[in-house]
Parts: sequence; C-alpha cells; structure tokens
Amino acid sequence: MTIDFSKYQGTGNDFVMIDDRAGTFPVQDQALVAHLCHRRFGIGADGLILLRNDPDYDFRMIYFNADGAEGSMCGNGGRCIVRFAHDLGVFDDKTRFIAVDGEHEADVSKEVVSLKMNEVTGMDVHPDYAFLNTGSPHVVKFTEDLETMDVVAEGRPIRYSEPFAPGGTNVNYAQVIDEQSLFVRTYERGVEDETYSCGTGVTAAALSAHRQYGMSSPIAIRTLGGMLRVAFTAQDDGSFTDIYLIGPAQRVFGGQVEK
Ligand SMILES: N[C@@H](CCC[C@H](N)C(=O)O)C(=O)O
Repeated sequence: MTIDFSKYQGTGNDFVMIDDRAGTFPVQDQALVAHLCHRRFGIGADGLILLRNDPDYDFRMIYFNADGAEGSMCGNGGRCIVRFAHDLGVFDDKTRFIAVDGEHEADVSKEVVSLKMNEVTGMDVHPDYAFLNTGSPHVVKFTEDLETMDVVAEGRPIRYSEPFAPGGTNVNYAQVIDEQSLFVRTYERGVEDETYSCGTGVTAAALSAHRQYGMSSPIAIRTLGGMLRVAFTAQDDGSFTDIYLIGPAQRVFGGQVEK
C-alpha cells in the first residue's frame, strides 16, 4: 500500500500531512505513525495530521505526536492543516474546522495563517512556574539567558514530574525581550525533545506573560524556527478569550511512501 503525503512546517514545527477524506488511514497503527515521523527511517516530522471530512465543518483535524499516539491540540499543526486545506481547495480565505479540543476558525492571508484558539479559563500560578491548558497542557517558566539553556535537560524531568502525572506536560521557557515581545523555547511531550516552535506553548507563554508581567496583546514571540504573534482579550474574571495564534505555515514537499 502506498501513502500520499505532504510535508508542512510552521515556524519549524513540522508535520506529515495526509489527505484522508476517504477515511482509509489506519489510525490505530501507532507504529506506522511513529515510523512515518522518524527522522532516519521515515519522512521525518514532529507529528502527523490527518485531514478528514466532517458533516458540520470544512474538515476535521486528527493529530498524532511523533511517538505515534493521538495528541491533544497542536497550534502550529492547526495552522499547517489550514494551509493544507487551502492548498487542496477546501476553502477560499476563511475556514471553520473541528479538532480534538473543539471548533476552530482560521483565515489565510498570503503566507500567514491566523488560527483562533479555544478560550483559556484557568491558570495555576506558582512561585516559579505557571501551568495552563491552551488545548494542550503547558508549564511556563520565565528565565534569563534562554539562548544558552539546555532545554531538554531542564524540561524533561518536569515533563514527567509528579504534579503533572499521569498525562505529563509540555515545558516552555520564556524570556522577556521587551514590553511587547518574548523569546520562547519548548520541550514537547510526545516528541520528547525540544522542537523549533510550539503553537500552544507560545500561546501559554503569552497569556502567562500578561498575567505575570502585565504584557498586553498582541505579543510577538521569537522561536527557534521564526516569529509568531499571539493576540488575546483578558477578561476581568481571569479568563482569556479571542485568542489568535498568527504566523507563517508552508508546504515543504510531497511524495509517496510504502507502508
Ligand atoms: N507542537 C504543538 C503541540 C502539540 C501537543 C503536544 N506535543 C502534546 O501532545 O502535548 C503545537 O504547536 O501546539
């Protein structure tokens, strides 16, 4: 059996994208997903995303981490599947799709995809970190000297630590650059490594920066793979609404693999 795929990336967070509107991809086959994402034996990616039909939306997004397990929401993957659906002619400039965490709206303008994230209702702020769910669970720790930090060595023990068991968490390190901008690096659960960028992670960092440092929307965020923007409205009750993750998403190449 051959599988047609496209490879997309959003600020260096890269995904194998499969048009599965026929619904034939074997979703239970974690080993296959992990193999396709493997950077030596497969195509190589931080995750794999299926685009499926849905009766109520333009499409359905099904996201798997590089380890082959179905994941929680992926912000950069969401932006990439919007670009993929646009390239397939599924919609013109605005779309509404369904993902594991519910409905999302998005629009495409040249190479920039703006993705509306779900409302964030709670944030646990501790003396040295914040924990919140922006579609996926994230620890955010503010730090200095982020450029030289060993994010894998620092982040991995937290990812598996007791407060976040059994599911674990993604771990983000954020440095305030100026009043409107952050530098963020992320250890990603399910990839079990630092990625070049994490969309739900930078969203978590932006909301934490508002809460802890009074930074206002929109916040520009530098990642290892490029620039993102997060816009949001902070409500009086502490929740966040109208959250948008904004940045480039591009097709890299396409091909066929044997299963
Ligand atoms: N890269 C993603 C995050 C994907 C979710 C994460 N790996 C998890 O399962 O917790 C993003 O851009 O949000």
